[in-house]
Amino acid sequence: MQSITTLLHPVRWQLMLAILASALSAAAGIGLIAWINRTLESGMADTGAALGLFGGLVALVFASGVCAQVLLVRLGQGLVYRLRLQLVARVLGTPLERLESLGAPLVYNALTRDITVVAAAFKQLPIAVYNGLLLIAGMAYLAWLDLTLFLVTQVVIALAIWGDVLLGGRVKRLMRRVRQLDDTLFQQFEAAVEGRNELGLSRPRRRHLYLQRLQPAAEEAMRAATRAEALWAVNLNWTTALIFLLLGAVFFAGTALGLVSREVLVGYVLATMFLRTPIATILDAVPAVIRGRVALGAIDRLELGRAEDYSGPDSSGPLPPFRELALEGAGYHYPGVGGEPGFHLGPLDLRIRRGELIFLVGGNGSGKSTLGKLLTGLYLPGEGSVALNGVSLDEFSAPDHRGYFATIFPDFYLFADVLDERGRDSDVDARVEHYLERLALDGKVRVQAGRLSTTALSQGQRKRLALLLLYMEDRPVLLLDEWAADQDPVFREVFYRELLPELKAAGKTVIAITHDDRYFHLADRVYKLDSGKLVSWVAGELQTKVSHDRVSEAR
Ligand SMILES: Nc1ncnc2c1ncn2[C@@H]1O[C@H](COP(=O)(O)OP(=O)(O)OP(=O)(O)O)[C@@H](O)[C@H]1O
Repeated sequence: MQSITTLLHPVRWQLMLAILASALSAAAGIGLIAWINRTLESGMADTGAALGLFGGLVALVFASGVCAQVLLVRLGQGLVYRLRLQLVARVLGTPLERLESLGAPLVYNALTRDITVVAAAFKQLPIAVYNGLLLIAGMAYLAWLDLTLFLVTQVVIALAIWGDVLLGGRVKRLMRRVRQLDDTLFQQFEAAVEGRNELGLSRPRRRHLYLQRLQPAAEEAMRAATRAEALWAVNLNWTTALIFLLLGAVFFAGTALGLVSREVLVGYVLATMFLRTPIATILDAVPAVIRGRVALGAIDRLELGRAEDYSGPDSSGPLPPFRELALEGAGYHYPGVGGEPGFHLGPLDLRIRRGELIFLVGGNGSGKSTLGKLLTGLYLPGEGSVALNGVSLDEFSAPDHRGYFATIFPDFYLFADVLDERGRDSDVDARVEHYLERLALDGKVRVQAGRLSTTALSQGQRKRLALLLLYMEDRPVLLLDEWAADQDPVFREVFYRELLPELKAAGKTVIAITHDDRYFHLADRVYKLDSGKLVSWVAGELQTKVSHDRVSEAR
């Protein structure tokens, strides 16, 4: 994540203007106090002029204060807005591997809680700038009143800062712990929502989630947060006590010892009382700023990708027609967890040409989906090469490579918006209606202005809608990962015997990951995976299967 200074760089001139207005307001406020003090001492010679000066200063305090605050609030909110969009853009630009290893709860935590915390810290910025300037102006006035007393004040300030630093470090450590526990809590929140069916049926599981997983983390977070806030409250009161000690010392030096004149004494007391508010306000803002820095650090540790710029037109022009996808010694490795070696796919050699219907088969966990992600460029090869039309897949060629594919993985997300990537003046709604009918979803789902009326359907129907979106994307290579697994036998037949041949006839290359051995013979080629290796092109097995099916059909 960018540091705060980098974030502030584009708005530095507005910030300067806001600081200038704050300085003016602070100077006018201190000027008012100085004027009251002077008038108390030397009386009012010309009441009209005095009232004019007083009214003018009040008007200046008001106008410059409002101006500074409005400018700073706009600045703060603008920063939050940019930060928010930038973070989402960075999530969108993060490689799939990274997002998978982070897991959804950590990303949600950053997108929701961390952003809010950083926003809250930024909202302190105007307050801190305004009160900081007020404090500087007040200090200047105190120095002007009496240099010796001012030096004593500096000693008191040094003591206060010592307290801040000492406690601030501990508060930060505690807040870091609260932030870590937040990730644990978000994981449990995900379990509470996503596991609703299992939890709904099982009180022991609900109890376990609540008592063993949620409560301990929530309790520790509460303890750490309370400790942090309490420590800071001690600090706030320590500062207040120091201010009163300072006032007492000045008062004693002025009245009992006669070391300070009455004018200086009154001025000092007035100015110090006046400065109590900005001091307290700044100190109040510190925990929010610490939390903001902890949140920025947590966002940093996610190691998200770079944000893509979406403001301009989509520059990627039409891609050359798909000819061939070739794997040579290609492999991919998942890092191991807890000393276990991770799963290794490859090395694999295979070639897929335009218009082919390819089936990828193999047992559970044999690496079919991983191969699907490698073929489509969602994963980059860790060894060997994956080349599309002769262009090797790497982080630079990946966007174009991915542009050839449309996929439905088992954990697909169903978008309600239909994107017609043809970009022609085709009538999106009419095309959607056509496919809805083809997929036997007419009467169930409607489309209006490119948006589906509902996505709340059965799993099999949702998969058909995902297929509709894939048709609309009109990409040359389609990867369907166990698409038919949720379909009824009738529609499964339609899929293998009608939809796949239609796609092939339309010049599409289709890679289907499947366990439906009844239909293996319909593919141009079948590749079988076992423990991450291509074990055979299952021609022999196919022949046996086809003859077996024919015998069954004949009976
Ligand atoms: N995100 C991941 N992080 C780490 N390891 C993973 C991840 N996804 C899969 N694996 C590992 O890779 C192996 C292959 O998984 P993959 O999903 O490719 O299998 P598959 O052949 O598609 O299985 P299935 O038929 O059950 O869908 C798994 O055994 C698992 O150990």
